Parts: sequence; C-alpha cells; structure tokens
Amino acid sequence: MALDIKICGLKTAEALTAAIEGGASHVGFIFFPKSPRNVTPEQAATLREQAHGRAKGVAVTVDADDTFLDAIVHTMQPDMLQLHGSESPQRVAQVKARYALPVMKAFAVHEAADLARIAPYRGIADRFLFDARPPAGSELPGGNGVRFDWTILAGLDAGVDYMLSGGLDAANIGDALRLANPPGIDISSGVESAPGVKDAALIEAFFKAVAAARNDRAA
Ligand SMILES: O=C(O)c1ccccc1N[C@@H]1O[C@H](COP(=O)(O)O)[C@@H](O)[C@H]1O
Repeated sequence: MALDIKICGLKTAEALTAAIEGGASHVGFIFFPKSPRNVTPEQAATLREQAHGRAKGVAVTVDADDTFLDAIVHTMQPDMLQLHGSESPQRVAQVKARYALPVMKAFAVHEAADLARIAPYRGIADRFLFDARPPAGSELPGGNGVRFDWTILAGLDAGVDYMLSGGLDAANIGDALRLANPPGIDISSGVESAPGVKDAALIEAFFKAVAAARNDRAA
C-alpha cells in the first residue's frame, strides 16, 4: 500500500530540499502566529514554488477567517488546506466550496471515543488528520511533539482516509506503522533540532526509518 508522507512546518529552502529529496508526498506550511513554524503567505509561496510538481503544498490554518484564507490561497496557491482548529462541518463545507481545494480536517485524539467526532465530517472533509491532544497550557493545537495511543486507530472504518501525526520520529515510526497501518503520516517537531528549526539530517533519518520499517513489514 502507498504511504503518503508529509513533512510539516517547513520554513527554509534547505529543509524543503531535504523533505523533497527524502520522498515527501506533501509539505506543510504553518499559518499560525503563535507557532515557531509560522510563515507569511509570501514566504510559503516561494517555498511552494520550489516544491511545485514534486510534493503537494499544504497550508495549515487554525480557525482562519475568509480574509486570511483568501490571502493564503491567492498568494501561496496550495494544493490542499489543513484545518487544525475547531472548524465545524459547515465551515469545512464553506471552505471547500470557496476555494475548490481538498481539505484535511485535523482532530485531537486521546481516547477511542474521540474518533466518533469525525462522523459529521464524513463526505465533507477529503481526509482526516489524527494528532495528539495538546498538553495542558500549550498555545499550539499541533506541533507539540506529543503522541497518542496508536492502537485506537484500529477501530476506524477501513474507508477512512487519514494521516497519523503527533510525536512521530525516526525511533517510533516503525511502531506507528505496525500498530496503525495508516495511509499517511505527518511529522513536524520530530525532525527539528529546536522548536521551529528543521534539521536536514533528522529528516533524512526519518525517511530511512520509514523505508526500513516498510521493508521489514514486506519481508
Ligand atoms: O506545528 C505547528 O506549530 C502547528 C501549529 C498549529 C497547527 C498545527 C501545527 N502542526 C501540526 O501538528 C502536527 C503534529 O506535530 P508534531 O509532529 O507532533 O510536532 C504537524 O505535523 C502539523 O500538521
């Protein structure tokens, strides 16, 4: 089975090159001022141009209004929007209709019951992203480097398309793939040397760990 791999929170050409050369299917750009990974639409546009035709550019927003989304979509021209706030099913439908772009809706997962929250979004969101619940006091809804119990995902219907994220790194990705067998994975802080600082060597190590885990499973 194909595995989509998204490297998120990219801010520099060097890190983007490492992600693309490693084999990322998606590259993510964060539009959230409180994040150490925040970029402007203009910065993201330059990086997205570098990725054009090689990896899909994903704009990550948190409860963004139309004015901000208009600026992002017009300037960066993303391939996909990731909605990482408390957007309702109606808001997701509005965003899809306004921009004619695929939308990935993020959910914080702590226990199996959290997965039931996707029900009203099915048939509206194109894809889901399951991230860990942010730690108490965190100002970030994602990018906290926190994982959740991946075995919860075994309870999902087979038809649910999603990316697994939250605290992934080269050391644990083998377990994540074995336990959840996700169609996609998404990583940010696990390939950073400091908050918001991507490390090309860690990105390379992550792709090697993914390849090794997939080879082991195929053997
Ligand atoms: O990364 C951020 O700063 C961020 C800010 C606001 C919304 C989402 C954000 N990141 C998303 O969270 C996942 C998981 O991150 P991590 O691997 O646990 O650090 C990340 O891939 C982004 O999609």
